Amino acid sequence: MTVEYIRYRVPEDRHDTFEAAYTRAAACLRAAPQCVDYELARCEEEPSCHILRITWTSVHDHLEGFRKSENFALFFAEIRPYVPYIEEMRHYRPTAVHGQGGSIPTLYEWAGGAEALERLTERFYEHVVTDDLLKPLFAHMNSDHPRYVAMWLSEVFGGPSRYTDERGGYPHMLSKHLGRAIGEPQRRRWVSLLLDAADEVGLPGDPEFRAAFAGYIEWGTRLAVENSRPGADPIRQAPVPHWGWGVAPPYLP
Ligand code: HEM
Repeated sequence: MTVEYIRYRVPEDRHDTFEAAYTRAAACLRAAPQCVDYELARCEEEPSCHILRITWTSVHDHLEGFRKSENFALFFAEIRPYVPYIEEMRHYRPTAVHGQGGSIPTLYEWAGGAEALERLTERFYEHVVTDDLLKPLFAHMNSDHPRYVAMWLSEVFGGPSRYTDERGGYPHMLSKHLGRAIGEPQRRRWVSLLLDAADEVGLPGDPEFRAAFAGYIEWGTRLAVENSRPGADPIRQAPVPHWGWGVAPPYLP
């Protein structure tokens, strides 16, 4: 991935036509398989300055793919009059320094924090151990298991990294599923009991939270089935995944 920054200084009387040209040219970026995303921003302090940020799949894909494509010809036809106003046009490699600020609560905070997730897993495993399909799998479960799964969920949903720091992180979680041969009916039951438990312990019921929560559970359980297949050889080292709100951000009045 590479990020191209193009800095413009456009004369006052050409701003409207400049932004209109980019509004049309953007259709070519949306159509380009080499383009990840883009954004044109105008400077608050010095309104004659604009910065266009385009994330490309790679420098090579940009220069050898997009630049040689029909999309580029159409794109360039729109923005050609503004090329003399370019002050910088370069590719930048993203570093490890990136993230989200605190303006949007994490799923962990929205759910009610560690306590709420512990209530959830406690109730869930009370059902699991009496369930005809699931109880054989959990026959030798440690009494701390619900707490460990709550720690995992907390970390996934943006809470403290306790599962990584205290419990062996992703490799440990994975090792617990390897070779278990979890079947689709068991996965379905696991999902259904967890969603029931979410209602029973009063996790937030708003559509946005529940969509994100159920999305993770669906993803995670399908991975658990894959990884538990006899003979499966999944990647052993990976960070604990971080799950966010997805396309429906929290409703904040
Ligand atoms: C989103 C889906 C899932 C998550 C987040 C999850 C999470 C975990 C975690 C964190 C552990 C290890 C706990 C520890 O540190 O000891 C674990 C163990 C285990 N999981 Fe899952 N799991 C998921 C899906 C499933 C499914 C679908 C099944 C079976 C139907 C399953 C069966 C088991 C079993 C049998 C263990 C070992 C329990 C023991 O220690 O005896 N998991 N799971």
